[in-house]
Amino acid sequence: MLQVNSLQKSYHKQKILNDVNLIVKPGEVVGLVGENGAGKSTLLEILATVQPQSNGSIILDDKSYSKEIKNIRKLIGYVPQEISLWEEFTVAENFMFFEKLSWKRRSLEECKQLCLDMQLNKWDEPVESLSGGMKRKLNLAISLIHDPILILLDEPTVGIDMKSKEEIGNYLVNLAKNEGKMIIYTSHDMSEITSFCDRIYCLGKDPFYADLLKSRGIAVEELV
Ligand SMILES: Nc1ncnc2c1ncn2[C@@H]1O[C@H](COP(=O)(O)OP(=O)(O)OP(=O)(O)O)[C@@H](O)[C@H]1O
Repeated sequence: MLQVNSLQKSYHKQKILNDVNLIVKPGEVVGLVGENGAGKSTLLEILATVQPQSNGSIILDDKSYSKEIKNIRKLIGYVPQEISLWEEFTVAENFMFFEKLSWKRRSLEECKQLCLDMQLNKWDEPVESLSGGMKRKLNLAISLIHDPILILLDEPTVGIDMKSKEEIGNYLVNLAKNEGKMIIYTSHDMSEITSFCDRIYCLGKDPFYADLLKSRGIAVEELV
């Protein structure tokens, strides 16, 4: 389980996250929505240990972020908004590189299967020849090499066509339901968020997203 208690984050004197309380249980897919600048990426970066919170506590699988950061990192798969791949190398070479950095050993066959699970059949193609959507799928597949229990995805489906969005959404739901993964992802696509997420959290001061979801009869929890 992931437990976020009274989390605060300020950049210089600007308060971005005020008092965030969040619980995610194994098997849950949780959506994070909110206006541009609401703090969605900041929250994911803190959960991914890329940057520290200003205040508050985070506990993952009974381990405290403040005490066991090395062990915590082994449990997290994080895909930031920016695609980070070796463009001039093939999909296979990218997997070989990232597998070497991974906490867990995976055979090439297993890596290839991760790609196929994502409907990405470009094993021997250079990454620079892939479309933007295919690169996003590859980034996501690479983040799963070490079999994380918490998967954090920052707008993973931007630029992805509708069919691929559906495939990725179903894949994530299956990962959560069949393997007990906890998944948190941000998106500005309301139909995607409402179809794939068990729960939706709304960040930021602008009530637009929360009101929109409530007007469609969708339960939403507000974070500040
Ligand atoms: N390193 C930083 N230093 C100072 N301010 C920052 C930094 N990173 C983000 N911010 C500010 O924090 C606020 C939240 O940014 P963040 O990227 O978390 O929002 P977001 O909800 O993910 O937005 P978007 O939907 O546009 O991706 C913004 O006002 C942003 O300018």
